[in-house]
Amino acid sequence: MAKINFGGTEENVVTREEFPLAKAQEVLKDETIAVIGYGVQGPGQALNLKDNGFNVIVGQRKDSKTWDKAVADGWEPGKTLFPIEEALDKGTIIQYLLSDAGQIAVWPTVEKYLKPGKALYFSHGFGVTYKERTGIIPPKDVDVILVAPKGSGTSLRRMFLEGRGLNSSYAIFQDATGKAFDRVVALGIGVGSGYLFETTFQKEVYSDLTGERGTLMGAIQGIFAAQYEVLRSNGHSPSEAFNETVEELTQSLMPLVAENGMDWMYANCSTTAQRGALDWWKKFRDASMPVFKELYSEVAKGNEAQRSIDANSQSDYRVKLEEELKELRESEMWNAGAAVRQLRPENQKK
Ligand SMILES: NC(=O)c1ccc[n+]([C@@H]2O[C@H](COP(=O)([O-])OP(=O)(O)OC[C@H]3O[C@@H](n4cnc5c(N)ncnc54)[C@H](O)[C@@H]3O)[C@@H](O)[C@H]2O)c1
Ligand SMILES: CC(C)(O)[C@@H](O)C(=O)O
Ligand SMILES: [Mg+2]
Ligand SMILES: [Mg+2]
Repeated sequence: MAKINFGGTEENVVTREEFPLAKAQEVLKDETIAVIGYGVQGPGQALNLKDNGFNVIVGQRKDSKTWDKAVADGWEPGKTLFPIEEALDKGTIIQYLLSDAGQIAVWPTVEKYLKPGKALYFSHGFGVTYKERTGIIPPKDVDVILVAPKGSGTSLRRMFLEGRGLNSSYAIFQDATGKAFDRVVALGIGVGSGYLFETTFQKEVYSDLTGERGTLMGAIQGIFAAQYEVLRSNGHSPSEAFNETVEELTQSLMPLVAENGMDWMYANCSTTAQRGALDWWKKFRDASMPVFKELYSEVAKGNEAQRSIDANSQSDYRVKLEEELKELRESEMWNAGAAVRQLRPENQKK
């Protein structure tokens, strides 16, 4: 295992060089990997594993849209695609990739098939960490492991097909067989991770819930909405407000940050912009700090998990979600965004 210095702190990291695909295939050669659930992570992980040469089957509710999606992706009913219980029975490694609320509902079924020596794999620390709320308490004689890709399952698959890799964290909650480390790392490499960094189930879920509510999804939309509104209320046009708030960020500046860091992006902007950004970023940090502190505390207390469980366990969850997404999509800002996207030269009809 490599020790990598991340800004002054040494951490355990597993790279593809030290744990190549051939080694992962050797570790898992006698295993049947049952991917349970075919939503967002399910397809990404299952298809990458299959293309990487592993013995993988999919378990999914029959007569559902996602069953049809699995068939369309090449999984064969009765050969590599099964109803959930059948896949649970066949799998020696159970990749539990139902939605986090779905995992609670189906847990009594999963438990029945966790024979000694099997491995139970998660891509989130949610179920195990919040066990008082989820009831997910694995038996002592199975390995309990985690590989959490740090990005959408859609990106996991796309980056794999481009020959790239999404970073994942890995954790071992329980090593019943003595093989948990090799199993978890082999699976991490198999699903297409660029490299794997070490965590725990609890650290993974606390950081993940904070990140998606914060800078990755919640906070970014909040900051976009605030700036857009201020520009619009001061007489700027929608196209100007959207370009100055979102389009320039995603198309021009963030790719520079991704390539070489924030200082390099700043260095490639005007001295006027540099002066302003260097003066203002700390004000934004200080203004948002109390919100981030509140967010982390809500996550650590389990209140955020409970809110997700309550909302996502409702039978009309998808309908309500679609209404909320529609509201966002149909807001002036994102309508302006749709027009701006269409005007990108690469999106213009030839
Ligand atoms: N979405 C992502 O890109 C992403 C990224 C990292 C980690 N994760 C984690 O991976 C896991 C899977 O997430 P996802 O977003 O792919 O899930 P999802 O919401 O897309 O749902 C996955 C599957 O669960 C099934 N399902 C839901 N409730 C069910 C029930 N009661 N009975 C039977 N099937 C049911 C759905 O049909 C679907 O096929 C979660 O633990 C999530 O936190 C997701
Ligand atoms: C893709 C994310 C936001 O990183 C993941 O954590 C999720 O829950 O979908
Ligand atoms: Mg998440
Ligand atoms: Mg995440």
